[in-house]
Amino acid sequence: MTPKTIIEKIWDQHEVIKEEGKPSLLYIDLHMVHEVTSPQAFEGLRLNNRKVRRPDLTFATMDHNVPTVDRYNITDQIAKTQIETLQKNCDEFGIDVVDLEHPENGIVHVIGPELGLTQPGKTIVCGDSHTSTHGAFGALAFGIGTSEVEHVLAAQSLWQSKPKTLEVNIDGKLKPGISAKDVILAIIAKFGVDVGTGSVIEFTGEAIRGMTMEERMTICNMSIEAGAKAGLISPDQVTFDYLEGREYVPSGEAFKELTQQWSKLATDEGAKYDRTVTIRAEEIEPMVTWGTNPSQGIGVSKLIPSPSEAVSEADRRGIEQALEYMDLKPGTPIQEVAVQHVFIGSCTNSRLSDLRAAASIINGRKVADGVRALVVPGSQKVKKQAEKEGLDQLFIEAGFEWRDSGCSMCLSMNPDVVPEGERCASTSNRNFEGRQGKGSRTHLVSPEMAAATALAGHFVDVRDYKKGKTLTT
Ligand SMILES: CC(C)[C@H](C(=O)O)[C@@H](O)C(=O)O
Ligand code: SF4
Repeated sequence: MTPKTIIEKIWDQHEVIKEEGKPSLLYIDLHMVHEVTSPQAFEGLRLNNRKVRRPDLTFATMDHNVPTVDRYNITDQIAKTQIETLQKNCDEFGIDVVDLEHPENGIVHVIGPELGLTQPGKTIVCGDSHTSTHGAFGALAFGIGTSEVEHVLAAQSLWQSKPKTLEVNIDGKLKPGISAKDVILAIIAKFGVDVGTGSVIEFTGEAIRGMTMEERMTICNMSIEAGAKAGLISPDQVTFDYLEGREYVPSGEAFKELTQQWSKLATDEGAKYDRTVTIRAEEIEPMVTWGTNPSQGIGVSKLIPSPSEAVSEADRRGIEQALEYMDLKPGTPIQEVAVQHVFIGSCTNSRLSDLRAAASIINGRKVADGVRALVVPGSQKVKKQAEKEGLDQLFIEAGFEWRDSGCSMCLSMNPDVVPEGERCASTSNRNFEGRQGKGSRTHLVSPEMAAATALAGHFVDVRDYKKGKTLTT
C-alpha cells in the first residue's frame, strides 16, 4: 500500500461523495457552535423548515461575548442578544449547550479537548477560525463560515476541496525556557502568514513529539495565522494519555480498541507531502511580535526592524505601516518597549499549564506600576483547578486581576478592552489593528513572557528573569 499522511487518511475515511476535479462531500463527526457565528445559520434552518440532523454531534458554548467579571450581567445589547439567541436556538433544536452557569462553560477550543469531545481521526468544524486547535489530537479540524454552519447543522456534512499537504518540521531539541508559543511565532515569522494557503499543515519533528497536548494545542491553534486551512499532529501515547478518563471518551475495552484505531492514523513512514519546510529548534528564542500581523515577530534579544530590511516593495510598505500604527522606531531593542496592559488568556494560551507557567515567573514580585494585568482562564474548569492549586492567590498577591473564563481581551467583544494608543503584551493569537479595541497595540508573546513583562513593565527575556537578574523597570 502507498504510504499516506494522516491528512489523506482522515480525508479518505470521511469522503461521502467524490467526483474527479470537484469538491467532495465530507462527513462531519463533531460540530461545535458558539454565539457569534450561529444565529443566521439557525435562522436559515427555520426559514427552510429544517431540523438539526445530528443534535448529538453538535455541541454549543458561549464564550466570545461573556463578561469576565459579573458574568451574568451583560450590559452590551448585541452581546446579550447573541447569548440569549444561542440559548433559544439550542433549546428549540435540541442541542447541548454549556451556558454561563454551567461548570463546563469556556472557550470552545479549550472545552472540546478538555471534555474529550475532540478525538483523533475526527472531522471537526466550528464557525470559528481557530478550530485548528483541535488538530493537536490528530483530528482534521477547521473553521467554517456561517452558511456552512447552516449546511452542517442540516446535513452533518460539508462540500470541500481536497487540501494540499504541508509538513512543518521542527527539527532537533528546543533550548531551555522556550515555549510552544515561541515555536509557532518563530515558524510564522520565518515562513510568513501565507505559507499554509490551501494546505493542511502537519507539524512533525522531535520538538513536537516532546510536547504535551496543551503545548501541541498552542501550535495547532495558530496554524490559521500561517494561512493554513488546518494544522494537525499525528496522535501518539501522549494524546491517548491525555484523553483517557475524559467525560466523552469511552472507557475500558472500548478505549483500548479506540487507541488501536487511533495509532493507525499516524502518518506512514515514507508518506509524501506536497511540500515540506523545516525550522531548527535551537534557533528559536522567546518571541515578541512588534507589528500588526503574526509574522511580524522577532526574538526578544533583537531590535525592531527597519523598512530598509524589506525583501520587496510591498513588504517595505507593510513594515512602515505597522511601525506607524504600533508607534515604534526601527532599531529600538524590543526590551525597551513599555506596556500598559498584559493579557494572559485566549484559546492559544489559557489552559492550566499556561497559567502555571505564568505563575511560576512571579516569584514574590509585583506587577509594575502603571501596568494592568489580566489573567483569564480558558474555561471554568481551568479556573477551578487553578484555584485548587492556589494559582489565583499567587496572581492576586502579585497584582494581577483574576477573572472568569471567556475570549475576553483576545478580541474585546466583552468589556475587557485596551484603550486607544495603549500597548498590550498578549498571549492571544492575533495582533491585527484594533483587535483588542480601537487603536490598541498588541504584542503577541508566551504566558511566561507575558508574566515577566507585567512584572518588569516592559519586554524582558524571561530566561534572564527566571535566573533572578536585576531588571530595570
Ligand atoms: C468571532 C469569530 C468569527 C472569530 C474567528 O473566526 O476566529 C474569532 O474567534 C476570532 O478569533 O477572531
Ligand atoms: S479566544 Fe480569541 S482566537 Fe480564540 S476563539 Fe476566542 S476570540 Fe477567537
